[in-house]
Amino acid sequence: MNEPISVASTDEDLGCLVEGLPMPVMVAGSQPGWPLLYINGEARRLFRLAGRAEESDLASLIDPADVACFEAELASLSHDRLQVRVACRAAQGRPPFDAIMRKARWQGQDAWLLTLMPGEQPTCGERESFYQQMFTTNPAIKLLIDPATGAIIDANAAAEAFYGYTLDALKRLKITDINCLSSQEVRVRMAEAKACEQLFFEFRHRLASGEVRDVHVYSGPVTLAGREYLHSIIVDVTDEKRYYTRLEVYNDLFHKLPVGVYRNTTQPEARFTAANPAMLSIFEAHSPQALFEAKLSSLYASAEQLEAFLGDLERDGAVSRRPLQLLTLNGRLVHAEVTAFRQLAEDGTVEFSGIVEDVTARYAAQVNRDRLTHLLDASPDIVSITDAEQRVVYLNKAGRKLLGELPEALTLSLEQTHPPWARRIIEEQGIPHAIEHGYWYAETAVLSRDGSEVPVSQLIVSRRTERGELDCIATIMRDISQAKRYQAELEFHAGHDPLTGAVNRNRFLAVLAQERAEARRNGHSLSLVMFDIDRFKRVNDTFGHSIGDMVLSRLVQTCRGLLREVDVLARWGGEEFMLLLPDTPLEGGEILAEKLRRAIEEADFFPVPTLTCSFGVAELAAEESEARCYKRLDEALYRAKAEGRNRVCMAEPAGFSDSPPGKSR
Ligand SMILES: Nc1nc2c(ncn2[C@@H]2O[C@H](COP(=O)(O)OP(=O)(O)OP(=O)(O)O)[C@@H](O)[C@H]2O)c(=O)[nH]1
Repeated sequence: MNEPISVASTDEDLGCLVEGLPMPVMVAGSQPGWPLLYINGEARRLFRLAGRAEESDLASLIDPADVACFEAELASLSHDRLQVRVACRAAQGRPPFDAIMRKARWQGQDAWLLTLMPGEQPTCGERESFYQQMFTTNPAIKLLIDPATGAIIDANAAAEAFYGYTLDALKRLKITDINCLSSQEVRVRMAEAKACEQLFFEFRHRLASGEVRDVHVYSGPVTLAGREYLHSIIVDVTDEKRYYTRLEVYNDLFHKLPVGVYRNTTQPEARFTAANPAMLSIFEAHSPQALFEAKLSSLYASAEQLEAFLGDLERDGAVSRRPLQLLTLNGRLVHAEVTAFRQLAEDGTVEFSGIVEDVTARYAAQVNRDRLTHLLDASPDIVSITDAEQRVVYLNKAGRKLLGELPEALTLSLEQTHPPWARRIIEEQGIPHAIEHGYWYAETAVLSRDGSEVPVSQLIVSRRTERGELDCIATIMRDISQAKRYQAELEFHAGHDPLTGAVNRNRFLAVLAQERAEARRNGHSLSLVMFDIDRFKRVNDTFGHSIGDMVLSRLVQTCRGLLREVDVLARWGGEEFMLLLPDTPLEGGEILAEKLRRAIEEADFFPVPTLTCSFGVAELAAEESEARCYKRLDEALYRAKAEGRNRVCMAEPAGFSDSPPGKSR
């Protein structure tokens, strides 16, 4: 028998060496229970012991099943070295250790020096059949895998049911056929499991049906019939994972929802018991606690609203989007829409859950919109707003008055509102121009309810969103029928003689210039007739000036009845008139002048008994100046007067007279 070895507790270097050894080393006293005198770092880690050895003894660390055997071995010890196999209580699931025990001296007393080595895997038939029994009868899903090839060696009934393969089919598969990871990755995991580096894995396994399930796999090495396999327990966690994923989503939602979500109790008094961050923000609470401490009744701005709200909630059990005015913890007014419903808490008390939407900004916008609508409705202009799809979404009061109510479908189209010509301009020019340049202005027309056209000045303005997309097109239309009437009157007065309604000299000259150009282009002839009332001074002198005026006016009416639409009758001055006859040669002018002369002579100018006129007729030559033609006319008229009045005289042909224009009568 060898002498007991002496552990040099005083030798610091040696102490450090033992302390840091990568195998568990312990010194136990020889008295019953074997109190521990020293344990190194690895042993402390393995047995999960705190630093001080004195607090434990060896017996408490050994599996109770092994203690009796251990005691017997020690009692019958006839030499100083003993090797026993012990299962470590604290390291459950690990294979048993071989404890090599040697007698030793520790600080003057007899002791055992223990070094623990990982034991060999059980190979005895008894344990194997026990394992086999566990494997087949256990309701957990189990696979036995060859770590070298990944081949499925065996599977239990639960595995067959789970994967949807028969046992034979499973045995023809490799684990890489089932695992969604690449074969390479699966091999790495198998190596880790085999080396006990990692025993727990999260995988995705594909079933025979093609469905992929989330699984937790507990895999570790086992030795069966002398060969090492991986024994894997598979737990289907798909539903659990989905549940937790959903839970996470709900939790995330709760925290991130832009509306306040709450729960409140009513006992002993109404207070919030849960609130998300949006709730805290609405009520300006710096912490959930601050909000939970507030009495709910103090958060309502109006006692009547609170009473009505609680009454409805009591009666119906739920209230949906009720507009309420609330107060923040700082007393600020919040316009909110509150949804609440009643629930029974686990302890039987009544609880309420719900949502608070802060609509203060929307409320302010609504107030602004109402003000704007009020203003627009007060405007005499027609204001309409059309969305990007060109549906009319707003029509002010003036518009509704003129065009009728906006149809429910909001599809009041241009076809209904504008006459075809205006619609064409708006569609082809107005809208494209407004969309491109921001606005378009023109005079168009709308159809009134009775179908008549109402002239309008139309401004089309387009608005774009921040992203540059077309948002809407607004149209402002002003009824300009009155202005149009004034304008037409002004234009008439600017070009007509107010007494007789005949055009004035200015307008006559403008029309003459146009007609001459037209005649030149087409090679048509154009004649002028100048005529003058005979002895009109006598009319005035005899019957008075107003009868003279009446005669002038009736004379024009008499002439008009004999003229074509294109002929232009002008009051040249005083009692002198000029007629423009487009597309008329000299002979035609003479015939018309004679017709007029006779008609005037025969017309009734009561109280003036008879009225006659003298006429001069000329054809305006293509290159002749107008002044020269007037002179020829003037001369012809002079001759008519000179020859006794009430007659038609033809002007000398153009080119005969070269003298400048002037009154020759
Ligand atoms: N009532 C009235 N008289 C006018 C108007 N314009 C011109 N007269 C008158 O017309 C008359 C023209 O007279 P005269 O130029 O002498 O010619 P006449 O009396 O018609 O004689 P003859 O032309 O030679 O036949 C004048 O008395 C003018 O005052 C008008 O707007 N109203």
